[in-house]
Amino acid sequence: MEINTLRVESSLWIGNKRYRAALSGWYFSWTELDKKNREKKTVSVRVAEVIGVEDGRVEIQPQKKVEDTERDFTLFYVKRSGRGSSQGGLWSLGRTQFTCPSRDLRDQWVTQLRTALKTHSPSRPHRLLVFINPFGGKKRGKQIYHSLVAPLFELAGISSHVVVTERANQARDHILKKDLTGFDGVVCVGGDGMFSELLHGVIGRTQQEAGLSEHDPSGVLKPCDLHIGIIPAGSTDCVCFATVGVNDPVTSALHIIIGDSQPLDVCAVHHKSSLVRYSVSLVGYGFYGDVLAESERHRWMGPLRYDYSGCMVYLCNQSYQGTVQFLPADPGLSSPRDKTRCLSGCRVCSESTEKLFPLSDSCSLYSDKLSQYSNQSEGEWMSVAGRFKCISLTCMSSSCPKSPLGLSPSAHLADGTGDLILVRDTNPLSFLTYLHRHTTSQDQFDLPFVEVHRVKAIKFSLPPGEQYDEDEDEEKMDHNAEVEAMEHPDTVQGGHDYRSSSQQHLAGTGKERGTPIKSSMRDFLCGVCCSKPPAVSVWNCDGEILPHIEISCRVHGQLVRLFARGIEDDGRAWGLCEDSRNCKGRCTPHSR
Ligand SMILES: CCCCCCCCCCCCC/C=C/[C@@H](O)[C@H](COP(=O)(O)O)NC(=O)CCCCC
Ligand SMILES: Nc1ncnc2c1ncn2[C@@H]1O[C@H](COP(=O)(O)OP(=O)(O)O)[C@@H](O)[C@H]1O
Ligand SMILES: [Ca+2]
Repeated sequence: MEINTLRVESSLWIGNKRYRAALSGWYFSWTELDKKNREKKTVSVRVAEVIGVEDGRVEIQPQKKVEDTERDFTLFYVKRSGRGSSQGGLWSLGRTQFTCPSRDLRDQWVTQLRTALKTHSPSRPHRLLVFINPFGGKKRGKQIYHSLVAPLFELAGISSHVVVTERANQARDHILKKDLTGFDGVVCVGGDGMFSELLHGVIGRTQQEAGLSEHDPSGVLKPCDLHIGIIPAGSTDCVCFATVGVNDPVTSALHIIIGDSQPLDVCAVHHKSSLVRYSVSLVGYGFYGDVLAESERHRWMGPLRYDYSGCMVYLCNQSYQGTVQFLPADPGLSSPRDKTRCLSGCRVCSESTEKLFPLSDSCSLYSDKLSQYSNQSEGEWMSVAGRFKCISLTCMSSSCPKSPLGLSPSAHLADGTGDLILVRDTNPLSFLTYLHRHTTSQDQFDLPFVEVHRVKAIKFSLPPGEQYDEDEDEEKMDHNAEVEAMEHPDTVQGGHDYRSSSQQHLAGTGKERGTPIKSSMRDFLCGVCCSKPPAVSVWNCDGEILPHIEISCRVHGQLVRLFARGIEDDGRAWGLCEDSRNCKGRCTPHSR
């Protein structure tokens, strides 16, 4: 073996072929020493993407098998397996077994590779707190974790403490109250609702420790250090899909292992002077609120509940009055219609980091942000009033398997802004065109009844004269809840309370909302057959029904960090097929 400070090199065998292997700088690579390999084809693996180096011949799937042959070592690494297919962004575990000329040389390679790993990958997690929701999505959370994820964590030397949740909000409460010393991150195995629990726990804990109140709508929040990982096992998996590019448990586990770090904007939703919830993907009124409200009653359908409820709500053809005020973001930086995509290493997000945290280093980060907020004037609020099919605010693209480019394809993960999408009342066919465009790469904003604004904050109010007495409504809904419980005892299944966690959170406070405002199919269909459709919808906040209608929202730039890196650009970021001339941009990555 030739070793100098810059390069380690020797001959090695893979099977019966001889290779020249070299560890140099950030890469470990091997080239076949064969006359036929004239192009000198080399396989290169980034040291930062090495998952583990093991003595002997090792397999971990389907079961762990170790053959401790003394001249062999096995390298495990990230392999981009979705390249050139519809699954760009998909990672799998690459494995190559090397044979060295001697045991001594094998030991030297293993030592050198492990040392390089420590040097080039210093921010990997060592200890993780994992929460599994056994009832999320298709109820496969436990199986997904134990068969696909745990073996990878073990291989990478990560120790994990696993909690299988027994109730909604258990993960949030654990993070808020228990000792988290020694954990480098928290991980959820579940859907967007489960992610939301971790989000609330991590933000709440950070503010508690900093002595900050979360209730001041214009207050500054401290960015959170504890990273969040998502192993997708839910129904929509939007946060995972929009930050990784796919909803695949192995891909997400690999991002966690290598310690990827993706900052994320968070929207704080307030009612008067109290925090209601945080959101990263969707704060939606009208269509998306109604779909969620209806879907909660059909949880037994699993992920299909959204398709069923989507159809029912579409057929009801509702629209709602209201006034939306918004604080526009700086138009010079980016626009929701600029046809760019926020990809891994995004320039707009990096420039925003400098703006959000000038002179950023970990010590000055928060105090700089404080001074930035107090020095800047807010800008001018704008107002739009009318009747809307839906009002959506999203801090990210909100792409998901149903909509591969998302609610707002050019939104950024970490630019400190959100996109406000206003869809005015229109005829059912035009609204269907709008919805359908979410499943293709056609521009859903290029429609006369749709407008989109990049914003820092919004406020929603009901029309003057039609002010809604929320307290009175709460009483009505409590009554509905009782009726609902009698009509549909199946909403609470097998001893597990499937009410949305915000409803459960309010349990015992006298503010429970057992059912959404429109509590039955009878009410839903009244929009079609009755003359008096319901006056108000509900807000869908990342899959939770909010207990208020008049709310204000403010985007907190880069408030949390995920074990992710954004979507890697493999030339398919717009979901266009190689055959774009014939497909006319209609196909989506998932339909090919
Ligand atoms: C004619 C075809 C119409 C297709 C329309 C597709 C539009 C899809 C946009 C989806 C945006 C998703 C934003 C994310 C929301 C999630 O937080 C939330 C909770 O997810 P989970 O915890 O996994 O259950 N999901 C939803 O609110 C579902 C919205 C589905 C709307 C059809
Ligand atoms: N053990 C449990 N029993 C009932 N609800 C739970 C449990 N653990 C978590 N939850 C709640 O279930 C809701 C949905 O979970 P999630 O994992 O997002 O699945 P899905 O994507 O199918 O909605 C979340 O809001 C979460 O608070
Ligand atoms: Ca954003």
